[in-house]
Amino acid sequence: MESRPTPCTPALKFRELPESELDRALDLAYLAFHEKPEAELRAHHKELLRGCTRVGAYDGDALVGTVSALPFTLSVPGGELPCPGVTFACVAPTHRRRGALSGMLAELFARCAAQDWPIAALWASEAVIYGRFGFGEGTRGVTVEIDSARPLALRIAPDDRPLRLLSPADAPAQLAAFYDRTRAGRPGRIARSRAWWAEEWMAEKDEEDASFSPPRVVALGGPGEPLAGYAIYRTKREDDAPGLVRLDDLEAETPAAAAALWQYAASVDLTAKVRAWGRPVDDPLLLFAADRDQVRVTAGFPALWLRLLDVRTALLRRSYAAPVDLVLDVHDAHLPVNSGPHRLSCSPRGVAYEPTHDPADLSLAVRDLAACYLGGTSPTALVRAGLATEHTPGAAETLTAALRTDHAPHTVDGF
Ligand SMILES: CC(=O)SCCNC(=O)CCNC(=O)[C@H](O)C(C)(C)COP(=O)(O)OP(=O)(O)OC[C@H]1O[C@@H](n2cnc3c(N)ncnc32)[C@H](O)[C@@H]1OP(=O)(O)O
Repeated sequence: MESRPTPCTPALKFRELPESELDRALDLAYLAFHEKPEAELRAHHKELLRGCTRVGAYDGDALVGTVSALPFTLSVPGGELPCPGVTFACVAPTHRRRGALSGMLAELFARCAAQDWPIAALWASEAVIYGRFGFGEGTRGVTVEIDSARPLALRIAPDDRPLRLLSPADAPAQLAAFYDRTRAGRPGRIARSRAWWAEEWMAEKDEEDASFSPPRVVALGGPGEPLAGYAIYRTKREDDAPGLVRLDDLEAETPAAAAALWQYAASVDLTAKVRAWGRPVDDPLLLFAADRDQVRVTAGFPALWLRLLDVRTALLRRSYAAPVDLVLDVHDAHLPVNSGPHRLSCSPRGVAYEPTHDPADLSLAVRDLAACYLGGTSPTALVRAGLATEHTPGAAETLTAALRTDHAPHTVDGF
């Protein structure tokens, strides 16, 4: 079960971090993350922070911690929700383990509640940190590597429409509508503003490894035709080693379109490997690749951590794959308003989630409900793992059927 809230050291105060302190906040973040960014990147981070909801931890006047939230929208089953993207969480090395992060998150959660934001999400620097605050693994990713020293063997015929390279400057305008359409079909995707496309996807220099080429964008479908898919990648070529294609994003409207784009990535001259980080766990490539020794999953990891800040609103604002009528007893140590037995019912008449005195059919922690929310984890698996308690036989199976999604939830936008 989730741990109890961490008591905060009384000496620390938590309040809004004003714009005038953005430079102090960045200095603190670079100290905590061991980074020394160039002026251009620092300016970009400052601009991002300017658009955030920000909380600081103060020891007297000294800023000793920050946490911020970007104003995102996340696709959820059947729709989308406003979803603050929690980022730049850091505490001065002199003030760690004194409840600074706990206090800042409590303040941030209160600010999210005031703005009627029902969920929040983050990427964790260390997986162990955020479960205690009620975050669960909302989406997962896998790293896929293709041995492209030989032609990619496929079990399906690739789409034979023409491929064309787009300039990074023009690409967002051409990709955005296509991305938005595919985003609606997969929970866990973040809406990309024009600025996000330009700065996070099309930046000339890779933020983490400057030895990569600028982004290359290849689209399937001739000029004037509707787009059938796209891939964004960067390459790296070292003197003695075979070159690498790092595939950052690939979206396609059909399996054949995806096959054409994977085949393209695996045939870039002077390269012998494709590495695609953060692919969906149910990427069709893993099925239509003819040789799974050639296409291998080399890592799997939690991607987006999700927090249900307002369980009721979150459950009312997603769709359900099957009828359900169950009493859920959710435990939430940090936001008690979410705790206690509630009846979740979904029928052709609509969805309801209301407090009840009826006995619970299923008990679980809010972090585990968050893991199930986008369809990535099933309540039956939670029961099998000893993380949820089934009081009524079959309750977990009923909830699993209701929360099921056609596609595994997936997030590739880091923040
Ligand atoms: C969303 C993001 O931005 S992810 C990036 C997170 N930031 C970083 O990794 C930068 C470097 N690290 C830091 O700045 C800090 O150590 C933080 C932000 C991770 C934690 O801040 P702190 O103020 O020390 O956390 P706080 O004192 O509130 O700890 C709350 C609980 O989490 C636990 N905890 C905090 N960090 C960690 C960790 N890295 N590993 C294990 N447990 C942790 C604490 O032990 C504590 O539990 P306890 O009271 O039961 O012992």
